Amino acid sequence: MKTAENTRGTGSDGPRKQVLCVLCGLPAAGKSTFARALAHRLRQEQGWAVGVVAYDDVMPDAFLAGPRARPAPSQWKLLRQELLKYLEYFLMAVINGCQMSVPPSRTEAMWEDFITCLKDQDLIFSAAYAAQSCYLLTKTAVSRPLFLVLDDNFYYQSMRYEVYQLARKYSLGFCQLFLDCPLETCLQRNSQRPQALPPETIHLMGRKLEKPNPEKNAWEHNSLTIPSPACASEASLEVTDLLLTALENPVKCAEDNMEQKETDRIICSTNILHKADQTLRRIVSQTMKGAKDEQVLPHNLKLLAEELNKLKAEFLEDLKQGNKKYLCFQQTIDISDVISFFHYEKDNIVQKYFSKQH
Ligand SMILES: Nc1ncnc2c1ncn2[C@@H]1O[C@H](COP(=O)(O)OP(=O)(O)OP(=O)(O)O)[C@@H](O)[C@H]1O
Repeated sequence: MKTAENTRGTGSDGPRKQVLCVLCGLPAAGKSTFARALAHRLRQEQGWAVGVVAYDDVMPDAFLAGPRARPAPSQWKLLRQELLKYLEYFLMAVINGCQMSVPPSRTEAMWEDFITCLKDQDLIFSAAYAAQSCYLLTKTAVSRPLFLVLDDNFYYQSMRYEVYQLARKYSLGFCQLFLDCPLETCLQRNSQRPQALPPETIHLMGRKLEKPNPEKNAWEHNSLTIPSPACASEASLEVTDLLLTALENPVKCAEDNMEQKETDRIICSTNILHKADQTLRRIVSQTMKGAKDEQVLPHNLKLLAEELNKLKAEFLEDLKQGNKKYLCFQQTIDISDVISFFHYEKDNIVQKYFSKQH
């Protein structure tokens, strides 16, 4: 086994570098098609190691049994975070030049699919080692710049931010590709798929989608919008430039001044709590008004109000408790993250009640 020093190539080769690249866009925008073509081109033209992690392929089959078989929203969020944890295990192995260990707690089906995904792309292989099987990195994974392309909708900026935080934790490159495809085109492409999503899901996501906004979020500055259905290869030079920029400019780990951060956090939290309370209240009342306009049945309206108020109370309680949920990756609380998380959970609840109408 190579030592971490050797694998990172701190000799004449310079350190190996890794980039996390987030694909975002509506369902059927063409992300997976684009990701496959991109990976092929980068391997051929640049000789880079590329791993495409398609969330649809890695999430447990049980959840993909049918277009309407959706896990609870909080479960999706946990699964997404769990998948990022798996990626972290892989990245740690690459960075330290050691074998990939198995997370002690895991969703077995998802872990197996993740392993298959890496094996199929020649990034790891199984080996019998001291009578135990373990996962070793292939030469490809450790000898070249590595690009991991995360293929999911990533429609909220908070979802993409989780990936950015992972990049920051390990000083990796980070970039985003937004496939900007008109809603009508997505609906039409989706309708021709064997396992089409309900069109209302695409409409809903179209309303919720938060495009990368580098003007507002400094961390999104490495982003590129690719108009679709224009042929993706037209953007190939720009994409390569973006990836090279990300490769050469890894995210810097913010300076750790824990004491100051804690003081700032306490000062902030009182204001944040007040602001969050007002905003969540407003969102709940607007949502209830929308539900009435949609003529959700009175019994369901009552249940919806109960669920939304419970959700609001949970969010505020989380914030009061030092907001561990939001601080687990970042050191300051960003109110827009809290609101985005709330919208995400709320929309999933709402969808449940709206679909009961039909
Ligand atoms: N540039 C394109 N022109 C025409 N059709 C395309 C194009 N890109 C993808 N498609 C077709 O659109 C459909 C959806 O593509 P794809 O699976 O790549 O989308 P996606 O964004 O990954 O979807 P999802 O998010 O639901 O997984 C497929 O049938 C694919 O063949």
